[in-house]
Parts: sequence; C-alpha cells; structure tokens
Amino acid sequence: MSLSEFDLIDRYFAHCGALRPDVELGVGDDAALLIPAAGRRLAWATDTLVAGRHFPEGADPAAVGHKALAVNLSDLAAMGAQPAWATLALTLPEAEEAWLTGFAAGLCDLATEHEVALVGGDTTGGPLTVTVGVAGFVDRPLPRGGARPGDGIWVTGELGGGGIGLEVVLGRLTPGDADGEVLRERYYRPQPRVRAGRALARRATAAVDVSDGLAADLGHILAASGAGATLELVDLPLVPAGVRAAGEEVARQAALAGGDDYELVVTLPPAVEEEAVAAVAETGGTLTRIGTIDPEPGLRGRGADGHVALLAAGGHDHFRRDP
Ligand SMILES: Nc1ncnc2c1ncn2[C@@H]1O[C@H](COP(=O)(O)OP(=O)(O)O)[C@@H](O)[C@H]1O
Ligand SMILES: Cc1ncc(C[n+]2csc(CCOP(=O)(O)OP(=O)(O)O)c2C)c(N)n1
Ligand SMILES: [Mg+2]
Repeated sequence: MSLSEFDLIDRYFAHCGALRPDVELGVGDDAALLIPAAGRRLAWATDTLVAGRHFPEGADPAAVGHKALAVNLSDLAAMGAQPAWATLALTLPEAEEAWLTGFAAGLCDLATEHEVALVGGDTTGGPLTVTVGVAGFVDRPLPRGGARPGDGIWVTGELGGGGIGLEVVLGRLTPGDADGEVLRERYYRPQPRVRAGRALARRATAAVDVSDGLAADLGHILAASGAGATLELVDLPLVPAGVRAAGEEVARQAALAGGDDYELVVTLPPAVEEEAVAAVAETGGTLTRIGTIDPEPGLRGRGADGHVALLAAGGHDHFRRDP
C-alpha cells in the first residue's frame, strides 16, 4: 500500500525529537506556535543536503537523517546557542517506508539527544534533498568577527576524518576494517559540538564550524575580524585513523581543505585559555591550540622545518570551478 503525503508526515514526523513545553503547536497545522521565554535571544540557521552533492546516492537513510540535523546543530554550536526547535523540508523521489523509517530514526534520535523538537516542515516529490532549519537560545553569542591579534586559534576534536571518510565511502581508499569504520562514521555521523560551543561562548572572541575545510572556514573569521593568522601545521589534531589510512600529508590536506569535519574553530585570548580547555573537557570534548591571530592579513602555515608559507584557502565551494 502506498503512503499518502499526510500519512507519511503523520507516521514519521508528527512526533519527532523532544517534547518541549515551549511548543504550543507543532507538526500538523498551518504554522508552528512556539513560546520562547520572554526576552531571550534566538539564533536561527538553515542548511541543505543534496543527494550526490552532500552524501552519495544510496547512502544509509539513518546517516542522511543524522547528518541533515547535525550540520545545522553545528551552526548553532558555532554561535554558542542551545538548540530548541527544528523544521524539515524533505524532497523525496518516492515514499519508501524502509527509507523513511531509517531517515526518521537518524534525525529524530539526534533531535532527542539535543532536546530539540521537530515543529514543522514540508514534504514534496522530486530529487532527494533535505533542508533542515534550526533555532535555539543564545545568551552570549559567538560571531565570527571578534578575533584579535594575539588570540590563540583552537579547534575541538580531530580534523581530516570527514574528507578522508568521503574517500573511504566512495571506495577510493580502503583502510583496515576498524579505521575504515571510524572514517565512515566521521563522514556520515558528525557529532555537533553543542556543549563545547556553550562552554566556549563565555570565553572565545570568535567561532566558526568546519564544514568547508579549516583554511576556508578560519578564513571567514579572519575576513570578519580584519586580521590574519599563522597555523602551526604540525599541531593540527589529525584523526589517527586517517593518518594510518592515507598518510600524514594527505590527512593534513584533508584537515585544511577537505571539509565535512563539523568541529569548532575558536579564538581565545591567552588569559582564558586554561579555563576554556577545562570547560570543554567538562563537556567530554578536547581543545587543541593550532595557531595565532596576527595583525598582518592572510593565512599562513608554519611547517615542521619552521618555514612559514601562505596557505591557499582551498576548501569546498559549490560554484567555484578550477581553471
Ligand atoms: N540564499 C541565501 N539567502 C540568504 N542568506 C544566505 C543564503 N545562503 C547563505 N546565506 C547566509 O550567508 C552566510 C554564509 O553561509 P554559509 O557559508 O552557508 O554558512 P555556514 O557554513 O555557517 O552554513 C550565512 O549567514 C547564511 O545564513
Ligand atoms: C558525495 C559527496 N561529495 C562531496 C562532498 C564534499 N562536500 C560537499 S558539500 C561540502 C561542504 C559543506 O556543505 P555546504 O553546503 O557548503 O555547507 P555549509 O558550509 O553551508 O555548512 C563538502 C565538504 C560530500 N560531502 N559528499
Ligand atoms: Mg550554510
């Protein structure tokens, strides 16, 4: 029996994620009705995933559901926000029950984990495309433009797993079973650093999440802050499975320009470094110092031999075509 559009919404998305008292009316009416606490500031972001562009055609539907919400929560994390509500605009070639069951589990489990309620969306037929919107509360925002010369540049977790994971997923790299699994997970199931973002919000001067690649995303902080930076290339926390699978140079390049890592890059004045590291550790995360903000514009990298060279921004760009 085929599912109607409204059966589908009812069955898979009417009760998705956390039950929140600030949702007066969620999925099923003309618009959601939400009751934010008086005077609280909202952060709001949206990102789209397109089959064949952001994940391979035929990808595990649970991974697609997870990643579609995760990349959005990552944007809220980079603003220091506490997520609350999500919307889902889903374009599907067909209403296949097994696919929808997996997709909803991936998305709704992550929503529940972060106390997010799915409050609305849209469902249409067409090439597989998933657009999620998220909103949350922010007390101390973390915009991109506050970095100052002398601030340290720090990153959560490990880098390079997204870019090398894509090579594994596409069958262009075949590591051992255990490393292959770690790398596939990094690509398919990024963990949005929401708790770390909140811990950093009281301390960092700027933040961005790494979706396109460290060099490109740090570049957004530099442009917005009117500053430059020098990265200590030997200090990048490369995912060990990636180093084993592809070698250190490829792993470092994946960290700089591969994207899909969804870690947070923040700038910290020296005076708050220690407490920021401790606060992130309390969330179960790690923070590694990878460079310094300079007054001189441009992004530089210092190699193992101490030589400093300009770094290409590189990174993912939907429309740039290499000449
Ligand atoms: N089509 C659009 N209309 C309005 N704003 C957009 C559009 N696309 C992107 N933006 C905004 O441009 C900025 C950069 O977008 P993007 O690179 O996608 O950020 P992120 O990596 O955080 O998702 C963000 O503030 C985003 O909200
Ligand atoms: C099948 C596949 N090919 C290539 C990539 C690489 N890739 C596609 S989009 C992207 C960057 C992130 O997506 P974008 O839409 O730019 O998100 P935003 O920066 O807005 O968060 C990357 C690294 C991928 N994830 N999957
Ligand atoms: Mg975006």
